[in-house]
Amino acid sequence: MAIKYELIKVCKQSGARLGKIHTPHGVIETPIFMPVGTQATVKAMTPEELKKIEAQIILSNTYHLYLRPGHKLVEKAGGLHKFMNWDKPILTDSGGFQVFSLGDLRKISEEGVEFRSHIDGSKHFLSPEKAIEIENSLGADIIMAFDECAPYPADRQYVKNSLERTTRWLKRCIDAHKYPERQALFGIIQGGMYKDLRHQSLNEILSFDLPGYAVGGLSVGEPKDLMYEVLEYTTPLMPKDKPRYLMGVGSPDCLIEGVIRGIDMFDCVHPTRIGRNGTAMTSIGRVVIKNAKYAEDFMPLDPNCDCYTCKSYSRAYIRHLFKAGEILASRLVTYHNLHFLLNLMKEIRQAIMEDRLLDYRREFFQKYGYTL
Ligand SMILES: O=c1[nH]cnc2cc3nc(NCc4cccs4)[nH]c3cc12
Repeated sequence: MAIKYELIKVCKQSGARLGKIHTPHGVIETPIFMPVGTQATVKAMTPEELKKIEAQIILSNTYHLYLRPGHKLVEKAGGLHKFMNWDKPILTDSGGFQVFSLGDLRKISEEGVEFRSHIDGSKHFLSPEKAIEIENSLGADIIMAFDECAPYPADRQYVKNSLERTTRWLKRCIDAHKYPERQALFGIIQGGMYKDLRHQSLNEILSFDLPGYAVGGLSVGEPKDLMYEVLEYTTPLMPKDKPRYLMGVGSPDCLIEGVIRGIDMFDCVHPTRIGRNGTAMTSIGRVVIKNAKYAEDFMPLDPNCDCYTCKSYSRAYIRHLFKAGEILASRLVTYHNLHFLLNLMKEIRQAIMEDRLLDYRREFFQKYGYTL
């Protein structure tokens, strides 16, 4: 088996689980947050810095790496781990979601998706077979199936047709996958916000015996409560002995609420993206560092944080770096934001171990300023 999921403990207070995913590049303790490294780098971070903050697995995007530098080049380099000097686990998505949201979409057919590159406008075609060929070349430990994520809102018939196509595409991904023994292919459950369609997609996707499954079609603009509701009638029907991955979710409240509803893996561009434009996620809520009120504030970004950024620099200094357009500005706030989320996941794992996750949620929300 490419990966082995070990269920360590189920929380008494909720659907939360503690687990370990054994992969060819090491063990992942779940629940886990995966920093996003779209173009074979977690922007502004070195692999050493990622290890310092105990990142266990990172995500890279197939769409971007196929367009530039090309999956054949990465394969020649010895695969993505070698190319980017990251020897821990990697997960790649299939590129489908990016094509729908980034590339200039030409048309969708049963065969696949024709699109124009967002880089140079050149014409390309992505299909289940092509996506798996690329992911096989990149060599990630976990690879995602080529699916169609329905937009939100979308009418029932559209969502039904889309989930049924996703199921047909999954079969084609499985047949095209060259290395199932060393790259774990995850299926993706769709079905929009419709309970019966979610259950139809569950039955169809789970009919394929795969090492893990993702809940797709969420975090696409729907209200958070609707996302939580969909999880409540989806995750309990997913296998207990396999990892569950909620795609594209990463704000602190959604991470905690997702774990409580039985999710093991998360990814989101949020902490790195907002970090680059000067928004820090701190234990007392968000700090928008370019704000004038921090000009002479010699406190750390987050007084309760023990990360390198918070131990070494003041808000005034980091604000100066942003105002001066210094590259170090992005690096310091990215470093802190990733540490913040990875530390949050560590505290969540500890709370599950001690059967006090709901208490942890209440304490965190009070400090962070969320309403329960
Ligand atoms: O169903 C999905 N299938 C494959 N990839 C995804 C990625 C996803 N990312 C988000 N949300 C985060 C976003 C990132 C950019 C725009 S929304 N939702 C997502 C859903 C899917």
